[in-house]
Amino acid sequence: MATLGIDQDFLRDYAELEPAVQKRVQEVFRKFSEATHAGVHLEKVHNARDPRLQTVRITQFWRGVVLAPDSGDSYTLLKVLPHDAAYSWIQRRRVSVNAATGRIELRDVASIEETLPQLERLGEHDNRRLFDAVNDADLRRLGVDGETLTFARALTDLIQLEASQSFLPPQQYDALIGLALGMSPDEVWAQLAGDLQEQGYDTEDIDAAVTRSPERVVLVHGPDELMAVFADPFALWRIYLHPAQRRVAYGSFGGSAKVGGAPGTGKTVVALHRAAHLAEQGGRVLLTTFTSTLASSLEDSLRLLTSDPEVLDRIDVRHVDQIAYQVVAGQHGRLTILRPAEERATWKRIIKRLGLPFTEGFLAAEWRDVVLGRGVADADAYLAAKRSGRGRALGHLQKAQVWHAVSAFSEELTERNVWTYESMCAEAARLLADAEDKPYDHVIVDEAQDLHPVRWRLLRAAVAEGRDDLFIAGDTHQRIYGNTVSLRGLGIKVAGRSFRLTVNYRTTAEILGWSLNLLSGVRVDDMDEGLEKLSGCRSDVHGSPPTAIGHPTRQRELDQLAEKIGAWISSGVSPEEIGVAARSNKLVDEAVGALDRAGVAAASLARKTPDGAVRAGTMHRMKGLEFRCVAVIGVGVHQIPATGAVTPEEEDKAAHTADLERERCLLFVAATRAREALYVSWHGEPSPFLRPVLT
Ligand SMILES: Nc1ncnc2c1ncn2[C@@H]1O[C@H](COP(=O)(O)OP(=O)(O)OP(=O)(O)O)[C@@H](O)[C@H]1O
Repeated sequence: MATLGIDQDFLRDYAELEPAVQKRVQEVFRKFSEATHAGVHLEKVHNARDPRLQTVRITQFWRGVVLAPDSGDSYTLLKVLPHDAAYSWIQRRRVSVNAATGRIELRDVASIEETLPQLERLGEHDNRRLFDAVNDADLRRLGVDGETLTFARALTDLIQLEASQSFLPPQQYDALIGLALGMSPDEVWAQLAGDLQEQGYDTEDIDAAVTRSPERVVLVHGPDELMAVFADPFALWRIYLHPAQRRVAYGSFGGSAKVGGAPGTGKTVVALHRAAHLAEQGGRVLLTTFTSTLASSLEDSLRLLTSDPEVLDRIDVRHVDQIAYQVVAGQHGRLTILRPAEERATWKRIIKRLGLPFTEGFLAAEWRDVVLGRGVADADAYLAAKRSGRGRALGHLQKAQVWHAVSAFSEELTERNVWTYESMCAEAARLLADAEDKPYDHVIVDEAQDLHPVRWRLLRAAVAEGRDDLFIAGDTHQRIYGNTVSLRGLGIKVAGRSFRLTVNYRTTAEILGWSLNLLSGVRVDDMDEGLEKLSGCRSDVHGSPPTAIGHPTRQRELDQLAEKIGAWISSGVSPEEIGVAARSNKLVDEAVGALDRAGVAAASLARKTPDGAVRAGTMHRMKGLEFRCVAVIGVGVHQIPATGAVTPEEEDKAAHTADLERERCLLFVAATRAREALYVSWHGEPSPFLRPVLT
């Protein structure tokens, strides 16, 4: 049976071609996909290191590079290159099968041979080597073969290894860079998502290796599938998942599972693939997240991933409060939600009426985080409830006072027939927990780090406990709403089913490194009573380092922002690919005004954003989004951390520390939205959070 594989490099090359050449590519390879390639002429290349690498004519100028089988009928399209480049590309390379993972890999043998003597010369006066701490057996276990091992043993530092990435076999490079970044061999193995075969892989069987390599090669069956691959060639994430992503997206788990990882490592991509995969198998899937903006971006991406109406029909993409509303309204009729100002006024009235020594903020948080958060139902339960995370200790009498206020508040909600979002979610959780028929077979949660415990209870109750019930994607380093939870405390067990992604696909290594520095010394939980790690996190794309610059006045800062954005646009970046992040709505509006005055169309993300306008938004609103270029402005000592958002230390020490951490994470979230360029500015003194990157 003939197969046609398309390597991700081929699709990348294809995306960059002129439409007329793309059309020719389609015509030529249509024949392959129709298995009528007897009429397609493959040409062998003189001096090829690997005779299986051959060319096919697309136009007079362009050639396709094809991996042709020694025998049989499986072809893999590897590259589209100008004629001469195609020939020299082939003359330098060899195909092999990775002994540990059984996957296909390509290496630039000529560059390896040219570089090795140089490395050996450079290392002559240096006794240390990059991999002194790793033995050969571990390297071989991770798939490093003889040629790469000799090369690796000559390396003295990380920079040499990074510089060799383009010519080393990719999975072997992945293993080496993981070790060089401090991961243990077992952690690296988990990242390679390898599948050790007792009897080992047949390293001569290229066809089998191709079918084992979905992260590189998509196999198409017929012209329709071929056209579907060509349909959106820039959205590579639809087709090629890193092995670590694929294992999580398509795995079947005995219960709930979780995927973590730094910004841009593809957690959302994994959540989308998983939703489509479970729906294809017939399950009713809830794909949910924290806000309506994020839910609608998930919906858009899902439609890029699949157009099958039956699959789409089985996936409900909604944010958590929407589900809560539907469940509670189904029982109680239309709901009125209390606005934050009304909620504060209600607490204020109660404090006054009862003459209590608490602020409305304190009581609101106590109600939300302890009473609703821990599902406390009566005074005795409240007296016994753990208040971890709430800094101010309360004596018995004070607790009785708090309970008095809380009871008055919830009675008032009932009397007025109004709800807060949290009380609505708590009620939805109660109703769903009682329901015998659960609305979903699978619940997938993105940006999970920000969900409040009442929302977790709701999601836990929306699906029966069992295989593949809950799937959680999130990064606690990006937690910006201060909802620290213990999943096991909420009845969600992910032990042994927790995964971490480390390859960043969004940001350049320079922006990623700079942003990770912002978090130096910060220790963050993993939502499951352990600590989250960032080790091994990397980006393979390089660019300019971020610019961080102070200005004498706010006006000057805004003028410079306009100038910077003007320069980005002049260099060919379209305005909607530029994001401006600020801590406050006020500064967002000022930035939009300053850009408008400078003749740069800009719009706030809080409103409908027209095409052709730069997107400006608060750092909170930036969550989950990405732009080619990002300006983070107003990063001054008086703006970040925002004074109003930090509990005074004397009022509540634990809350103070947690608030500061959240503000730092907010800056981290804003900075990591940038794909290619990051510009950070302030006026006056810089924020203390910038200290690690300014020294
Ligand atoms: N396998 C892949 N191939 C190509 N691009 C990918 C792949 N995985 C992810 N990406 C791209 O990387 C970017 C980041 O992916 P995604 O938003 O899923 O990351 P994330 O981990 O959810 O990020 P964040 O935590 O910052 O929200 C997106 O542009 C996505 O399309």
